[in-house]
Amino acid sequence: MKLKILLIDDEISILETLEMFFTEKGHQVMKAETGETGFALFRDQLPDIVIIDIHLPDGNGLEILSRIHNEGHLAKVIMITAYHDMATTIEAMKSGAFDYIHKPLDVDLIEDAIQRVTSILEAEQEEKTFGLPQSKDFNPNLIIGNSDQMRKIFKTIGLACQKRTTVLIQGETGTGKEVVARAIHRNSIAANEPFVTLDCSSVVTNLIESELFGHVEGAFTGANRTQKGKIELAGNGTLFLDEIGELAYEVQGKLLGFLQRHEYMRVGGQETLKSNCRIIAATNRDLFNMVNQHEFRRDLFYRLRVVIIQLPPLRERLSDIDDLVDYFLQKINLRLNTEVLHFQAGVLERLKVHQWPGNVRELENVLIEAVVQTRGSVLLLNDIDKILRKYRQTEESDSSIRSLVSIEKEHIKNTLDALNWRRTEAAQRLEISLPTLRSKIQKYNIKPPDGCSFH
Ligand SMILES: Nc1ncnc2c1ncn2[C@@H]1O[C@H](COP(=O)(O)OP(=O)(O)OP(=O)(O)O)[C@@H](O)[C@H]1O
Repeated sequence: MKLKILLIDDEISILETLEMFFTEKGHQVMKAETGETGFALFRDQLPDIVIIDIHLPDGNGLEILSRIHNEGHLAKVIMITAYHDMATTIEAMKSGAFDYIHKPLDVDLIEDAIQRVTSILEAEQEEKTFGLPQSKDFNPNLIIGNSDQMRKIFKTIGLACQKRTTVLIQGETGTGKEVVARAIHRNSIAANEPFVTLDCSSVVTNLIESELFGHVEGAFTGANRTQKGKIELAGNGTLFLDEIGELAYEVQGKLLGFLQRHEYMRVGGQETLKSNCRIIAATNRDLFNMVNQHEFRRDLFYRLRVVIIQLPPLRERLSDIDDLVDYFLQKINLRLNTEVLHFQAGVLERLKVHQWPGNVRELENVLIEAVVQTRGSVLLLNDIDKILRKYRQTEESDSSIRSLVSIEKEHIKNTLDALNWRRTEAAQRLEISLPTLRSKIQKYNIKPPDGCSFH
């Protein structure tokens, strides 16, 4: 693609080197040695790219940058400078510079920047626009999806909204469990009542009961005053229990008691309180499997799953990616005050071959990063590729990191197997007490090898 490039710099050697470089590549080059002559040339010629030195004999290049922007022409401006100070770089990028390159000029960096501009201009000419609706039409509460799986889920949500039954939402991380829970609440008769969330994995075991039911003054060390629990705060609304699979076994029984009678007591309290809140629980673990492993109470599981919503991973509904990209770009443009309205050919195809272990949340994050990086109005394939590569590398290194719990479980099992399940000897070798070993065997559900029974 042949570009019109305007160079504004008072260093003649730079002007000549860049002119030669660009002319060889077939671009049309104009030169100016001062800000004023450069700006006049800009108005006259409307170039695609303007390269400006920050320090000009008649003023600051940043001023020319802002005057060019005020003209409303979408030229891409690349600032160059001999000064490596952070403040000017930030100022230039904030003022809308497309790129900022230091002297002595590295031809590869210039080439890279020009390549980016070319990709953007080509994509803009292809007119692959989204036809984004006006921002005022954007609805942040939508659940996006047009696949068969999502359509079925919309129906279930519709049914769940009409009754105040307990709902269990299952799905991998980032599949939209909280989005669904909020949608059920918003469309129910309790829409104007509170929606309260409690992440069961973020609270230590001995505090979770107090988080749920509240506590009275003096109930435990540090309980200086009576405090309401989430059940009480939810009132007649909804309590969303995220990561319910992490709820301590003892507290599971108390939650079941509440679900059966809608009554509870604060920790350390004597008074029986009532709450009419509806429970929506979510988990990314296989609760049924946990029940079989005695890690989750069977009675609570059945009580929770009156309505069950299984959210599919994004890799199983790749056809939804088009709508999700469209939706997220509107959301991101509003939030970041950007105007990314186009994408380069091949971007959607690339997004549809990624495995998305972080599901919809990962897609949103990839798009935010791509929007920030593009600095134009087009999502570039090259940027998407780089970001996806980075995500894949992180995922690979993540999967090689194991939790202490899994290492402990494996080590206890190996020791027991090696000693033919002689527990007393195993406890001695592991340097723990026999009761501790027993409780760990039970906690991790460690079993002798198939076909063996040791007592
Ligand atoms: N179908 C969807 N439509 C629009 N946005 C979605 C959809 N699914 C997920 N999101 C967005 O993806 C992000 C993650 O969603 P959410 O927090 O509901 O996932 P989650 O399954 O609860 O995750 P976790 O298990 O990690 O808590 C949020 O920013 C949410 O707005």
